Amino acid sequence: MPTEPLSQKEIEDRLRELPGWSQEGDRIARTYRLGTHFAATAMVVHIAQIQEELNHHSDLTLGYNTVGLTVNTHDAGGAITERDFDLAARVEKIAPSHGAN
Ligand SMILES: C[C@H](O)[C@H](O)[C@H]1CNC2=NC(N)=NC(=O)C2=N1
Repeated sequence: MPTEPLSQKEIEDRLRELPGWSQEGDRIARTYRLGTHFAATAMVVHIAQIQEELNHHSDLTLGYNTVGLTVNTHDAGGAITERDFDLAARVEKIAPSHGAN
């Protein structure tokens, strides 16, 4: 998977395809809201499995009933790359099964 930094236009184009995701400084970010603390915790575990599979890891924040992710690509010096959007897309796919929005 390429780790070339994306241009600002490429970032904005990709964010348009990922409702709920935004750019926060040099990272992309999303906060999901879930029904219960346990549901949020279960989603964190599922995200961790995906991150290990992709070998690409976000900073995860578990709240009372929220899961926050922020991510960029360390191997690209902290730039935003395709790998970050691949992870975002994978998490978006599982979110409905967790009742996350
Ligand atoms: C050695 C290991 O494969 C690398 O450090 C992986 C691990 N997880 C990672 N996560 C993120 N966000 N960026 C990386 O460049 C990265 N690289």
